[in-house]
Amino acid sequence: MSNGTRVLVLNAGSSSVKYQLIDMLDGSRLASGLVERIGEAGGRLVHAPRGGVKREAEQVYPDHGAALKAVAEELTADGIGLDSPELAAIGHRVVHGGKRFTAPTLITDEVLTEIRRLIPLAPLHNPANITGIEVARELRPDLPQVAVFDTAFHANMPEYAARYAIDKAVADEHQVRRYGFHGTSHQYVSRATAALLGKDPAEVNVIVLHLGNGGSASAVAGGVCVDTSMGLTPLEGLVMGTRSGDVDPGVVFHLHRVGGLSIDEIDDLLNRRSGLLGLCGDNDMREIMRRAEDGDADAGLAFDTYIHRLRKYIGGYYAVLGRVDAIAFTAGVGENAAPVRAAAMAGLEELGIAVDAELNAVRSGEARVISPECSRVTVAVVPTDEELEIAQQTFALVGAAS
Ligand SMILES: Nc1ncnc2c1ncn2[C@@H]1O[C@H](COP(=O)(O)OP(=O)(O)O)[C@@H](O)[C@H]1O
Ligand SMILES: CC(=O)OP(=O)(O)O
Ligand SMILES: [Mg+2]
Repeated sequence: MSNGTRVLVLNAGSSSVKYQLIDMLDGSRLASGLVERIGEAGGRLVHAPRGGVKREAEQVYPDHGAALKAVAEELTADGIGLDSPELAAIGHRVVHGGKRFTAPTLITDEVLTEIRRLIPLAPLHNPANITGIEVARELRPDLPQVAVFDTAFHANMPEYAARYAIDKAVADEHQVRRYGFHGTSHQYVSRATAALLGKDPAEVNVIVLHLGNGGSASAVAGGVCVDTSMGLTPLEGLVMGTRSGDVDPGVVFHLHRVGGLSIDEIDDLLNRRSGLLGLCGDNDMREIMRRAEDGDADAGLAFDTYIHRLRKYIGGYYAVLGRVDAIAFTAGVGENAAPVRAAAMAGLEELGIAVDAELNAVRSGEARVISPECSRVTVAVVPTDEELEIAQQTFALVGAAS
């Protein structure tokens, strides 16, 4: 066991790796960056060392192994390489933990096999997470590697929220239930929201709206998740960048039987060519708002559809919680798109929800309240920090094990 105080966090996506090296003594970032377009012609690495100049490299990174080796070289060049004795552990975001993994887990061969077995439940995410783990273990076989699962925070949802109303025996045989995702973010943001209110998480009920490229909502009662919008896979729920969110399962049968699409084609359609992209050809909310402002009908409808779905979940979770103390907007869209927040909260004064236009327009990286004093429910923008949460959970596990 090392005496190090640093944790390297890896968030490996299908074609990218995001990373942060965090000093757990004060939570400061020694370095952060990303490699994107892995396996494509124009790969790009951006590395930002603390207090130093950001470095960018454009080259081909044929696979995740090459990308992680390039990251390791950048860290070494800053004197904070993977061979550093100060490194205590590597923490990995793993999207699907299934029924078994409901807490941060020290990665062994057997754990890795189990994460591999879960690939069919998160085909866009788990394979990349596994590659990240394999390469990191190759680079530092002696170092503890910890998996922090997106599903973990949702593992204690009441059974009636986790169940689909389908034949119980079939569901159980195939592990078909609602797992939920983005849990690390929902956990971090619900706690940070309680802190913003000056309260203990156990005292507050919060609706967290994680609106990034993927998006999900959750209802958190006294620090415990009681419902969330994603399900068996990260496809259910909100309208997302490229994912449809909720559709009648009959759509799948219809497209297969009548439309002649194969199951793989429908999978691709709903996961990669739907959502905002499918509705208007763009998946970046900035571009959609700009187009809608210019009177583009498709972009306007995409925006309205996105907002309508979001409001249905807000209303639903209000009823689930009974009493709502705060609504927190987070992730790329939630933190930056004031018009999305305004539209999602419009006309809800009867529910004790209001947004102050001036406060909503403020741009800041800090957690902040955007509702007026008179609002019974506090509406807030609370930047997420999945990497810090992963680092803390990793460090806590490694510390506890030593
Ligand atoms: N200033 C902004 N205004 C509106 N949307 C923004 C802004 N900045 C980023 N976004 C949105 O945030 C999304 C990315 O969010 P992020 O949380 O980084 O996603 P992910 O982690 O899923 O890649 C982008 O698709 C973009 O639409
Ligand atoms: C689980 C999930 O949807 O993650 P992301 O938003 O990173 O795609
Ligand atoms: Mg994200």
